[in-house]
Amino acid sequence: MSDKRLLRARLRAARAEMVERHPARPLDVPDAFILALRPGLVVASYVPLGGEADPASLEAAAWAQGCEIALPFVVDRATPIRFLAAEAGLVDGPFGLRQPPADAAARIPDIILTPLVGFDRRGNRLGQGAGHYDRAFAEHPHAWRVGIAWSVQEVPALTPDPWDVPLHAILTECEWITP
Ligand SMILES: Nc1nc2c(c(=O)[nH]1)N(C=O)[C@@H](CNc1ccc(C(=O)N[C@@H](CCC(=O)O)C(=O)O)cc1)CN2
Ligand SMILES: Nc1ncnc2c1ncn2[C@@H]1O[C@H](COP(=O)(O)OP(=O)(O)OP(=O)(O)O)[C@@H](O)[C@H]1O
Repeated sequence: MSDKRLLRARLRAARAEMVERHPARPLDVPDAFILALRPGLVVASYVPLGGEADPASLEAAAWAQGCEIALPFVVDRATPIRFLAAEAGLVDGPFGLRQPPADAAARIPDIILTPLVGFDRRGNRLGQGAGHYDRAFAEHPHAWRVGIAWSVQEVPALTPDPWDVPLHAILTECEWITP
């Protein structure tokens, strides 16, 4: 197994254990996040899977400031994700995900709340390994890239690949990290 695959397995286990010990632990919304919100901005969020940290409190703050919420629409590992308006409701998607229906309106995100498998303090990120967010970051280079994870998902240092685009900020249950 490659180093990255081993690390993903270890971090997913840490994430699952964290959630077993602290079920439904809410994330505090940092002032820096609220200050970035403007009416009409599109905030791409996600529906948490398994033990992922839940971005619901950030979504609610964005909604309260008049932002629009979008969610990733996934076809398979090979196909780039698209962000679709959340208002259309949710249907079952691949990988056990809940997502907007395929005919929901497409949106260009201003802020991308990004689920993480792992991260370091420099903003490097480890995801599911399908390149979905790598490609989304390349397609939307002006979006504000905010990673969301449990603190146990931090590692000392990840070696970025040539295609990696670093995060601007990372939110955990303990801190708001701005590399
Ligand atoms: N909640 C959530 N939504 C998301 C992602 C994510 O990581 N989390 N994505 C991030 O790119 C995209 C979906 N991409 C995915 C790509 C691969 C797998 C995957 O291989 N899942 C494994 C199980 C992983 C686990 O145990 O946690 C599988 O189904 O075998 C999942 C999602 C967009 N939406
Ligand atoms: N901009 C891009 N265009 C096309 N393919 C890309 C791009 N960026 C990354 N990829 C491909 O996607 C895969 C990403 O694998 P990697 O292990 O880096 O994923 P990751 O760090 O877990 O991130 P992600 O959350 O995006 O899956 C690689 O095979 C890479 O070649």
